[in-house]
Amino acid sequence: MTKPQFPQVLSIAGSDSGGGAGMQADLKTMQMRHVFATTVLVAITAQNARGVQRAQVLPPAMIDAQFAALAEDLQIKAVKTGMLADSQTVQTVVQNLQRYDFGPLTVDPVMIAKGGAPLLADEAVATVRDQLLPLATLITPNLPEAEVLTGQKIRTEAQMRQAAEHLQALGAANVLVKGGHLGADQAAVDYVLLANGRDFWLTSPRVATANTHGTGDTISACITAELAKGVDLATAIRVAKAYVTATIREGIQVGHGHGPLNHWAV
Ligand SMILES: Nc1ncnc2c1ncn2[C@@H]1O[C@H](COP(=O)(O)OP(=O)(O)OP(=O)(O)O)[C@@H](O)[C@H]1O
Ligand SMILES: Cc1ncc(COP(=O)(O)O)c(N)n1
Repeated sequence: MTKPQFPQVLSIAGSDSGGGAGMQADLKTMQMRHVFATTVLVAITAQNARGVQRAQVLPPAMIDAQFAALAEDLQIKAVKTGMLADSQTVQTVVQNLQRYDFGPLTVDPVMIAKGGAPLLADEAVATVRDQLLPLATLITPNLPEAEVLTGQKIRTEAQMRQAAEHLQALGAANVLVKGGHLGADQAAVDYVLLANGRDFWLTSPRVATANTHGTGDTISACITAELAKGVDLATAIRVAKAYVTATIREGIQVGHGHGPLNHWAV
């Protein structure tokens, strides 16, 4: 009897010991979306819903070895990046993404945790912008990340559109600017600009909750999972927005502070 097969996907990210964000959020999301998740771990954080206590980056040779192990045996259909820590790590990841064909690349340019801890060194911003961004099928910055990458202030929907155009000019094929950081009185509005010039807005009611740890990881992991199944990008983004909205709306209570999402939500 033939055994069931699932598309294989890859999360390149840091570990969140608290289980809410980072690689753990990616794994939970990918499992829920019925793809087979693999990982390249680049950093370890001691973290909970209250914040990040400590972080340690893995040596480049260990990162290379994880990529080589996957390339030798698996058939990765789509890949995403999350926390990349520093410039050397970004460069190591870029080299490996150029070496192996792992399918469409979603770049979540993670910079600062919800609690305020830096997850990307300042010196690495230019490396992300100049070396990683041009490889991206899709880049998914939140507003502060889009501001850092473009050098533009983003407070309005018109500025979200301008930032997306700027990110495309920097080399990202498609752009999703996430509006989770817009004011508490505003809806959760995201803007999508596709490679073919088409664009659209995704709007959902803002849920009044502190439990939004890992929303960015979850939406980008869900997009990656859908792309691995062969779903077109615009549909993958819509599906992922609906999924992340459900994980926030049907929230659970774990820990204190910025608690994690309900990845079981459908
Ligand atoms: N309170 C909320 N209610 C509903 N949707 C939200 C809320 N907060 C964020 N979102 C949505 O969640 C998704 C992630 O956006 P956000 O801007 O929070 O990303 P992020 O800051 O990268 O997330 P994180 O850093 O927590 O991983 C977007 O679709 C956004 O609109
Ligand atoms: C290892 C790791 N990766 C990513 C995030 C971003 O998630 P958030 O902004 O919700 O804290 C995080 N906190 N930790």
